[in-house]
Amino acid sequence: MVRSVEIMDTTLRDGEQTSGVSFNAREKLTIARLLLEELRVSRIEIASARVSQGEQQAVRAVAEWAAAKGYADRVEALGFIDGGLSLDWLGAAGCRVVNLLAKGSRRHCEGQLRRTPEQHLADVRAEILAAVDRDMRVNLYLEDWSNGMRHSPDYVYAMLDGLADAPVQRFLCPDTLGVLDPYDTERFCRDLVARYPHLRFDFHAHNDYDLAVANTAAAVRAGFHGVHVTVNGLGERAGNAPLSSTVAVLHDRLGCKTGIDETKINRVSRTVESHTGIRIPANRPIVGESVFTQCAGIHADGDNKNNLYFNELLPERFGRVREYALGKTSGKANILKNLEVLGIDLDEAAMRKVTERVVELSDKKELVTVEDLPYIVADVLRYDLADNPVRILNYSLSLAQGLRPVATLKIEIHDRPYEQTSAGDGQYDAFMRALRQIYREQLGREFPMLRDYAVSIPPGGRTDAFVQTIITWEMDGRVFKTRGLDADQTEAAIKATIKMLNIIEINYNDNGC
Ligand SMILES: CC(=O)SCCNC(=O)CCNC(=O)[C@H](O)C(C)(C)COP(=O)(O)OP(=O)(O)OC[C@H]1O[C@@H](n2cnc3c(N)ncnc32)[C@H](O)[C@@H]1OP(=O)(O)O
Repeated sequence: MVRSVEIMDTTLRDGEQTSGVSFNAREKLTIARLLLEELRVSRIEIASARVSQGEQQAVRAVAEWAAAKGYADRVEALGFIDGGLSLDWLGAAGCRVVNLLAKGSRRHCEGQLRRTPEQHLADVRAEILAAVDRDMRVNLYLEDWSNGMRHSPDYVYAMLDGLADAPVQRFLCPDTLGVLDPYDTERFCRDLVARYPHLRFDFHAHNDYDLAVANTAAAVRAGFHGVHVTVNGLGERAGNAPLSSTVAVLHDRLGCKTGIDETKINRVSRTVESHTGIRIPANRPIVGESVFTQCAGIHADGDNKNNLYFNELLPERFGRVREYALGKTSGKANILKNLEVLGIDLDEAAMRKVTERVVELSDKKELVTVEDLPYIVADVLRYDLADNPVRILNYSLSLAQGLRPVATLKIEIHDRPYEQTSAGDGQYDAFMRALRQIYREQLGREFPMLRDYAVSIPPGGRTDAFVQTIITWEMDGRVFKTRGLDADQTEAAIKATIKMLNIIEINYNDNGC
């Protein structure tokens, strides 16, 4: 029988303990909705009690929404053993489930709370009963549980013995300092499952040794019922177990069921990335920008021959597509894959020349994007670049102290001229506003959304160095990048933009799309 594992997402509580991250009420509500309704995680933890008035309003907004939708029992918040203060705070915010933070190691109990284990046990029992009196459900964290199991297991057993008959739904076992490895995790978890077969346990990993996903899998293997994750691995210090790879490991390696809709993972990761401003590393499994990009020519060739370089992590599972990078390790198979996407057909001699040029360019450390390829083909085969359907005839950009920048622009699309003037928040913004007006108002056509704008200069800090601007665009669900290189930053951005205009003209409009 397939085992079900509960996924509890704590992006809005532990994730908010990432340095520099703070969600407002609207962001908490958006993320809560995405987690429960799109990803379909089992439960979410949305805040710690007593943090601030703003936080209480955010908890209230999420709790009211959850109650209206029938999700109240799946929305949890952390509370302290503080004689009812946290319970009052959470109750006033409409929260129905409290995750009480008890101590899971003797050193935390005696060193931080300055209570004996017996006193703490009595405090915790009283807090649980006070929560139940307020009609709240209780889960119980055993903070620093991993060190408790390492250095004071008798303390942990005494706590569990003393609470085994208490109205606690789940015991939440955190590796608070991220000190476990998968072997110890599995050993400690098996121990608890064997001693307390009637209790339900969750595992809460921290990623200090980059072992959070491996430890989480070990806890499930040992028989734990639930695990805690965060979107993009946010969380205190090095973070928690990332939802994306934890779910993939549970599905693929342990054959578990989680109820998560994998196709939504990438979208939710990107939304959280934009609300936190914390970039997802390009090589983060499942959601990183380049993890479904084959670079090596031999791999691309193997994909053509029975998908020899695929594993179970197919990009389509996660709402993504496989790509083939262009660089000095590309062979003709990579180039062919990209030309196929662009609908360009070359004979063998032309293919060889184009491959040589891509390798030559990337040898000089130039980034070659898929969208550069038509230009490289045109250049190598000496096509007339003036054949580009969109050309800039003239533009002027103004910048004056105390006045909004203004751009006047004249472009030609399929030999017809268009002109527009617009003000903006910067020169490039003014340029883009003018361009958007031409496309939307004069041509009545869609214009791509600018998803990302990255500027880099070679190391050395010279102000006259070449600037590289890479802009990421999105149109009709397709994401693509263009690159511009110039000594002037705005000119580099304009060059990247003109490339984009030609790509959409050739790929969308010439094909009648
Ligand atoms: C599992 C985890 O990640 S734990 C993280 C939990 N979340 C947070 O800490 C964020 C929210 N916390 C806060 O806003 C504040 O810390 C508050 C409001 C709870 C308390 O604030 P303050 O009174 O200023 O205390 P401070 O922040 O210095 O915390 C230390 C106090 O908490 C006490 N404490 C530590 N753990 C617990 C616990 N589980 N239950 C109750 N009190 C606790 C300490 O003993 C100390 O009390 P003392 O000052 O009487 O010695």
